[in-house]
Amino acid sequence: MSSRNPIIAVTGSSGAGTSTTTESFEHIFRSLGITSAKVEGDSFHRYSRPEMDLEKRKAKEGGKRISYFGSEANDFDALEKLFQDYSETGRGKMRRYLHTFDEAVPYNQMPGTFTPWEEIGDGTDLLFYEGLHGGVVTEKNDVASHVDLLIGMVPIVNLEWIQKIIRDTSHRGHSREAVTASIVRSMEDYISFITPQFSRTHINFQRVPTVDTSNPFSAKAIPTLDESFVVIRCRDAIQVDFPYYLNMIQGAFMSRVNTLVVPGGKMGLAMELILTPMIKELLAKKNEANKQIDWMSDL
Ligand SMILES: Nc1ncnc2c1ncn2[C@@H]1O[C@H](COP(=O)(O)OP(=O)(O)OP(=O)(O)O)[C@@H](O)[C@H]1O
Ligand SMILES: O=C(CO)[C@H](O)[C@H](O)COP(=O)(O)O
Repeated sequence: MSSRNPIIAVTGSSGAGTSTTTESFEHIFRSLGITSAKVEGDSFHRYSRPEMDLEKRKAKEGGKRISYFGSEANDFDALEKLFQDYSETGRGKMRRYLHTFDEAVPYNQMPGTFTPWEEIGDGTDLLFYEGLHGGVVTEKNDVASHVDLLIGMVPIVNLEWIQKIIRDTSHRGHSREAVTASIVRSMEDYISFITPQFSRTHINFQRVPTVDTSNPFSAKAIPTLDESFVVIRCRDAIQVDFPYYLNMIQGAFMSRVNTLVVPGGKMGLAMELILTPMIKELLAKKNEANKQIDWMSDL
């Protein structure tokens, strides 16, 4: 963690909606005049798509499983180094994993490949990470410890699977069978690496549908925001003005002392109301820390 170069991470499983909710953050950043260094979690996969296919086959032959959720298929050293470097210097290295032709064509590359590593950070106010492992902790790596504001994006699991299946089949060129197989293959890593992160977050946003999602593997469409509620759990230690949110968000109610529930359509508004003061506070601390450095260098 660093006052001078803060890091915000939105962490969630594949299909949880971390990319989608990035729009709300971008809106907050624009309104506060913040320039961010944006990092996508998939950039820290260890293998390109063809390499991962090979690794999956090798693992299967050895009676093992490898998935995008675990430490074998992701470079947690590089992710932790980026967070550490950024918090110390305001700079770091990142690249992109290109999922689709639309993403790959501007780079003259194929889907399932990485762009070259590049330096990021110059002139930015904060680093914004969205992806799988913003709050990961393993025996070797502690990514969570570098994050100043950690947000969990966690639809209930049936909805998460529906979102993943529909997104991966309609935009990423995978078959329904292949996506289902990847959900099955990833389950152990999901429990070991993904879910523990949500106990380290400052806030979790959990979308809960109000329509039947009993069989996610046959779902034809993603339940809309109006067909869902969002359960927002804030860690006890953080300062949150619940009475203000209840007043501002029509249809909101408290389900526990630290848990606000809002209609799905109000998710963007709730994110802005809750997160804007927190992001302002990060910036105020950053300005204060910079002033102190300037003051010391004038001595
Ligand atoms: N709140 C939401 N309401 C409706 N649809 C949503 C919502 N959030 C996400 N989706 C849909 O779910 C799918 C997955 O979302 P998204 O691509 O944001 O997930 P992700 O967490 O970034 O996944 P990955 O890490 O695999 O890229 C998309 O099709 C998106 O449109
Ligand atoms: O979303 C994912 C993990 O978060 C994907 O499963 C992973 O990035 C591989 O992508 P692709 O199937 O496009 O090669």
